[in-house]
Amino acid sequence: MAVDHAAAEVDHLAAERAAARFDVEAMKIAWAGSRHAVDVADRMARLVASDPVFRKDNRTMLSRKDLFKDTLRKAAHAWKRIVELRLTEEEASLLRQYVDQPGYVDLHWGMFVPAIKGQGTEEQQKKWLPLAYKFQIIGCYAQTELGHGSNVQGLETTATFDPMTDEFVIHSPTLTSSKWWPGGLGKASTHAVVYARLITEGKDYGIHGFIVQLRSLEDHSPLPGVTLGDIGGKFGSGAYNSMDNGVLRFDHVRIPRDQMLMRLSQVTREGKYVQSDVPKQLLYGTMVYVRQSIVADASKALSRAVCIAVRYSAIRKQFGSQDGGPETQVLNYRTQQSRLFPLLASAYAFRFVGDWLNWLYTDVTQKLEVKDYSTLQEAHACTAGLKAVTTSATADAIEECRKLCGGHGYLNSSGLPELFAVYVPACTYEGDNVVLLLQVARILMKTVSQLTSGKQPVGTMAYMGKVQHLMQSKCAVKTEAFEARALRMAVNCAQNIGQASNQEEGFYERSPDLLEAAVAHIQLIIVTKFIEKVHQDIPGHGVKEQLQNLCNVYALYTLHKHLGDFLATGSLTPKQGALANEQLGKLYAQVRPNAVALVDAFNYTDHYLGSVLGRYDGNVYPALYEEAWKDPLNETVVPEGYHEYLRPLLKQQLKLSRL
Ligand SMILES: CC/C=C\C/C=C\C/C=C\C/C=C\C/C=C\C/C=C/C(=O)SCCNC(=O)CCNC(=O)[C@H](O)C(C)(C)COP(=O)(O)OP(=O)(O)OC[C@H]1O[C@@H](n2cnc3c(N)ncnc32)[C@H](O)[C@@H]1OP(=O)(O)O
Ligand SMILES: Cc1cc2nc3c(=O)[nH]c(=O)nc-3n(C[C@H](O)[C@H](O)[C@H](O)COP(=O)(O)OP(=O)(O)OC[C@H]3O[C@@H](n4cnc5c(N)ncnc54)[C@H](O)[C@@H]3O)c2cc1C
Repeated sequence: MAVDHAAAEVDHLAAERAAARFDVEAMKIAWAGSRHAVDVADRMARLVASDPVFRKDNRTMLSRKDLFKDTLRKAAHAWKRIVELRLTEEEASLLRQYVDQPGYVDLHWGMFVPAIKGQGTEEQQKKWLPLAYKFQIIGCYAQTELGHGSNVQGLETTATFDPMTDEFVIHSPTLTSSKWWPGGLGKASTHAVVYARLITEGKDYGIHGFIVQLRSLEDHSPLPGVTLGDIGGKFGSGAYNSMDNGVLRFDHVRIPRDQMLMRLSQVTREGKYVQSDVPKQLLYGTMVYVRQSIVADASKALSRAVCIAVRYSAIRKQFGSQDGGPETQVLNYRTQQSRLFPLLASAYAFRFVGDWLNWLYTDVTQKLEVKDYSTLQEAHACTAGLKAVTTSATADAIEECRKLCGGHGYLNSSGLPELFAVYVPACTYEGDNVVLLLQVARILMKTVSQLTSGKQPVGTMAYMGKVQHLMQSKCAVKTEAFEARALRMAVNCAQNIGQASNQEEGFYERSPDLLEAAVAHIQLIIVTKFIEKVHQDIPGHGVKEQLQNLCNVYALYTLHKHLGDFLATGSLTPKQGALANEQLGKLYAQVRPNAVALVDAFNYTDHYLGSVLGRYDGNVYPALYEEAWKDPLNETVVPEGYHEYLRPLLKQQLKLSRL
């Protein structure tokens, strides 16, 4: 008798959900942060999912031009809905997230507006922000150039003050000074915050931000002296190709003096340069803001991939039956669990550390308002380091989820190839991850060097103050092992650098070790913030227990993966390392019955997941089968090109065989 496998698969997810040992609704609240956050996200996700304009299942089949036009259409429609429904800022931002298609609006709201808010004077904010808020202008963030991205101080574009006309002259002196990469620049933006070297009274004062109009507000044509366009197709089908990353050159373009962003420094009518009494690093403030939001974004991307892989692993069966009985769900294989459950735990870990980072960012911003700059370094180290560690781990994890879904994971309809292609540049944009980790390492070295002078480290570096204890102790407690590992790696680096002929040379020579020390420090922060979270009062049947399990999985998996560091620094003994691995296996067994419910708690709609493998109803096989027929290649039974290339070939072979 034929078995209806499709019906059986659907039942599987229902059975998984019934077996869960905790209250999923309460876990949704723990994940989202509050009942309100669950409700508003749910409302916005459903609003998007139910609107045919926001359809995205055909995205990978569109040409670049059609995809870009589709992005413009979606952005305009989203804005229309935001205005019609009078959505709040929170609702509007969620709506954009669920539209889930990179486009100029991301940079307009994500970087152009924050740059003006952070670096513009009150007067400048009054003038420009209302225009941006109503989309009367569209802005982007034009910093990176063809020749320099990481080294911001190496940018070449010039902004030379002309006291005769009270204007700045913006110019691209070389090919390598062409702005290159800014999202939204290629085709959509009318304005940009342009970063350029400020030159006045014959002196170069380094990089500053300027608001520059690029295109006519009448017909969108480039203004005189402005050359601009798109930089070309990018990795993956669909994916980030919806974004018009652009190229821009200036030929002596004049802007009024008051379009220099003047909160941090000013140029007077006479051309005198005046530095405000604020640290010049605030110029990098927009990047700090975006880096913290990228950390929150990491947990979203990772949880989407994990949701797809967990649900599909509960549906997919291979082997395990000798006599025609049911085969084993691949989720039951220990290897599948040991690859997948650490990623599930990481999604939760990144979510909570992202929340904490958002708190830190808000706190630092409030302090800056009252001219307290004491936490600026902490904000830089945490945003740079967490951005680097979470994006690298997430990109790797999405690819691992694709492999965990076997062959079907390679299909566009699984959603995973596009998710990876959209996500992977996060390891590069807003600061290459290696460059950012080296920033963390510099701060670690500075902190170690200050220990001898008795200066007590604060914030996330405070553990380094326990240097006497941590350098000697045998670590029984989990966090202590993480602290000892991070501190000992940093101290080793500092000692090695100290032996070099000069500090810079030593830093350069030891940079691979410094990277690892920075990663150890950041992993300590992630583990610590997860532990702090599970120590909070978390309501809901079984919710705290599940989070405790996931926290242990994250910590022990990280420990297992980096066991070499823990052993080499003497922070753990080989026996402790082996015990940790034993413990990990037991934890996976506890996660197993709860896995499907733990991904349900992300509360993603099928539209947002965009995956036939991750469907909530588990009806994977009919959906996969149906999806295949939608491919444009299946529009005709006999393919285009048959008469030109296949038929002559086949006829020729037929003739030859008759000879
Ligand atoms: C589909 C979208 C998906 C996800 C996005 C989700 C949410 C985001 C929301 C909106 C955004 C929308 C879309 C995002 C997608 C793409 C956008 C991408 C945009 C970009 O990429 S913009 C360009 C980014 N560029 C960089 O990040 C460049 C990296 N380089 C640098 O930051 C600096 O050059 C570097 C490496 C820090 C070096 O700086 P510098 O040359 O000045 O020298 P030092 O190293 O000596 O530093 C001097 C001193 O300053 C301190 N410091 C450095 N940086 C900072 C900082 N940011 N804040 C505070 N302090 C800083 C440093 O520690 C030194 O201190 P010291 O003197 O030692 O005390
Ligand atoms: C999708 C996407 C969107 C972007 N959007 C924008 C945007 O909107 N606006 C904008 O201004 N920019 C944007 N960028 C540019 C982005 O910020 C830069 O690409 C990024 O900062 C990295 O700089 P780079 O390209 O110069 O890399 P490079 O610095 O050239 O990196 C090349 C290699 O050199 C290594 N390296 C560099 N310096 C060091 C060092 N000191 N020590 C050790 N190794 C080093 C790196 O690790 C890397 O392996 C975007 C980029 C991408 C990919």
